[in-house]
Amino acid sequence: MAMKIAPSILSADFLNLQRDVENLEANGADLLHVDIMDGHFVPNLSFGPQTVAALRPLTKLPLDVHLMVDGPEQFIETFAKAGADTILVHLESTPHIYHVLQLIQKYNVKAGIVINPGTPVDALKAVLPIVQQVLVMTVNPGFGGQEFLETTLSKITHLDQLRQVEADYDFEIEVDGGINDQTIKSTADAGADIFVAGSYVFSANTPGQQIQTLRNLIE
Ligand SMILES: O=C(CO)[C@@H](O)[C@H](O)COP(=O)(O)O
Repeated sequence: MAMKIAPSILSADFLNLQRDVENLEANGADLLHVDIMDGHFVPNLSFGPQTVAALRPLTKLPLDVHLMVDGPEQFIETFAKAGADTILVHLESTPHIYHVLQLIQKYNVKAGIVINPGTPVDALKAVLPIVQQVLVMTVNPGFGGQEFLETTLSKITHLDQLRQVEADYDFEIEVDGGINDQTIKSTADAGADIFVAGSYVFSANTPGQQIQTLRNLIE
């Protein structure tokens, strides 16, 4: 599968979001990762559907919308209509995960499932046949700039093994949190295909160079 770099706009300059997004698109980003936080499921607040709707006409990049919210079922229609290309929901965020994933697909949006560092891959078995992306959180969700958790690597390997033996599994493996020039290769070697990176991409005023550095390490 093609390797995809997905900058997280959580680390962008919010007063110059249009400039930053255009810069990412011109400099090789494959997806735009948009973190939605509700102050309940995670102890932080970020963007809402208005931001997704405002981004939509600015870029052709697919919008990878990561819901870190309690009760995601109530927001699927809103984010789908705002222009999300993928909606990712946490297994830990609802007792109705199968229903939520079906609902996402009803709007012709790709469905992604996310697991926190403390959740094992085995807990995903029932939904793996119906998802297009599996996001393994490589930090505890809620904040950018945290350190990569090495213990999550074995979960990526496990998912990669599962999709090689199960004919009805057709998902990309995504990693998110602490991805930088020191950590990306280990996640690619374990089987990841989509790499979310926030603070590393925006750590210098040259996001294009940071994206290229990450890409060179995995291709
Ligand atoms: O979902 C999250 C945080 O909860 C991420 O998408 C962060 O935005 C990643 O930031 P870095 O760890 O790359 O700085």
